Amino acid sequence: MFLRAGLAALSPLLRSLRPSPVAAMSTGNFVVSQPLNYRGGARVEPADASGTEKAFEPATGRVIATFTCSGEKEVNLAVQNAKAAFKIWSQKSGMERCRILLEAARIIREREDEIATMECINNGKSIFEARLDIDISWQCLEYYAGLAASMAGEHIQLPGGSFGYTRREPLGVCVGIGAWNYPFQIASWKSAPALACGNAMVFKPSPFTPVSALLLAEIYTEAGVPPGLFNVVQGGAATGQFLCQHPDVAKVSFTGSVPTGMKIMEMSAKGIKPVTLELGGKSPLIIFSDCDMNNAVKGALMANFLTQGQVCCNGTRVFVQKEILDKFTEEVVKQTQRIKIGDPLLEDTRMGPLINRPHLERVLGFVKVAKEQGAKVLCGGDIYVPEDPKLKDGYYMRPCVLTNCRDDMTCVKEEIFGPVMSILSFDTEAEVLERANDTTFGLAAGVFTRDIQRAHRVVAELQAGTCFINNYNVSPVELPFGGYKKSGFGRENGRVTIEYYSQLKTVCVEMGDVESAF
Ligand SMILES: NC(=O)c1ccc[n+]([C@@H]2O[C@H](COP(=O)([O-])OP(=O)(O)OC[C@H]3O[C@@H](n4cnc5c(N)ncnc54)[C@H](O)[C@@H]3O)[C@@H](O)[C@H]2O)c1
Ligand SMILES: O=CCc1c[nH]cn1
Repeated sequence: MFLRAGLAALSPLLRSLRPSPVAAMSTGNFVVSQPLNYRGGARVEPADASGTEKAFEPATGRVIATFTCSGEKEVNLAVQNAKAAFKIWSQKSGMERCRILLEAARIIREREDEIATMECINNGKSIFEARLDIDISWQCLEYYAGLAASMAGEHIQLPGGSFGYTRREPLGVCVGIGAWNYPFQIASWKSAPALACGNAMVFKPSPFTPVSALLLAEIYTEAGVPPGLFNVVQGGAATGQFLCQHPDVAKVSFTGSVPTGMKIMEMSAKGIKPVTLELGGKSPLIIFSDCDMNNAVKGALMANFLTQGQVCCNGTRVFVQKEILDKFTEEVVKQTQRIKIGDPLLEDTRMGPLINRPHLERVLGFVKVAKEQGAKVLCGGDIYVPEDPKLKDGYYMRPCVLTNCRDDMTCVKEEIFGPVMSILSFDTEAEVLERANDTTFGLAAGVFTRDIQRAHRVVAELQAGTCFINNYNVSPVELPFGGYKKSGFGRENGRVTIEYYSQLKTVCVEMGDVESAF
């Protein structure tokens, strides 16, 4: 204990003597040279394979890693390592877990630039946004570190001096399966509450973004978790299935699309495993004519264009009250056209490339269909080629604003997952509520109005798990996040997530004699 504290105190000095990893990383020159699986507290090559994958740098279209997808044997090894670490970790007190998670949060904070740079290179989001993602990640670890120490059961008095009590116990080995849009943050949102509750985790990132989860794994080890507590296996659907079907896995927490979520739920049902499903959305943003126009316009951009529009909770159906439709639309278009697109590692870039070529083509396809169905493109919706020659093979498009939209159009009904905002007009509160709720999704919703009664009345009627009043897409870790309807169930962040990573044991204590029926 003393030795660890001593080394921790020295570590800023030791780190300052290492060459800065960030200085060496820039767009067009990063390649992954180390193994991308993490097991037993170290990077390892997988013991077997279920195919190979390539990871790209979206800014340039370059391959940055070719890696082996883990087969059944490797998945089993990761789960067995997690089981062994669980035995040690689950015996620690909440305060002991708290200290280690706080140390991990501190290291993330200290290495923020390096992690954000890596995220930016592998995902394509701007460095400005990537830093915010990493901020939210260490805050998440701090938050659950704080809760670790205060997790407790209840004491219940029973007749005759007898009593009962409850114990909040961990589940065991939890699996996390992530999407590609927030790689480091998703790994943090899943692992922080899982570890705080005393569980171990095997995490599988999206094969498009395999890189940054390894940094989290190394940081947990450096902070002092037992080897094997947080493991990373790489791969796609096959690897994910081995994880979900593994008999020693106690819980699956999934972030991704609705179709994959359905498969995860089916597999988990066979093993009676609890699941958390964070799925897609097609969220409404309602702008009333009495709004603060400046804020509403900023809110609409926040609701549509972060991470190149590849955000699950985006408010892509923007309902604007008729009286302000023209003024609002004009201002939104003006500000959308000002968004600086380009090299995501440049400080002033606010929109980088989309995740890959097929996804870019899919998003452009949605714009094409929207036009065919009668929507009008007010700006963007086409490929963007940056001037810098090294970016010419990147996956850039200009952010798009559509008007003349109707509720039955494909662009209004389906999740596009790209920088495409559909503007719709409405007359009355009752009408817009009915239209806003007319979707099978229910992840998020937003309302802009100065009328405080209307704001609360409207959010009470919206069928969505996360609602914003006079802002959009802010995600403080203290607040639970998750969906209604086909957008999933269970929650991430907030106190309630403890319930999704723990189970309650009831202990009944007799203080008298047994009153037997026999
Ligand atoms: N609600 C949220 O918090 C949230 C956050 C981010 C993204 N998303 C959603 O994620 C989607 C985009 O992400 P995506 O394209 O990576 O989703 P996806 O469903 O294609 O993949 C998600 C993950 O599931 C894995 N996977 C795929 N098939 C599997 C199978 N049969 N068994 C087990 N694992 C399998 C993938 O390899 C990946 O790691 C969008 O719909 C978006 O809205 C939701
Ligand atoms: O993409 C959806 C929201 C989110 C951000 N981090 C994890 N989920």
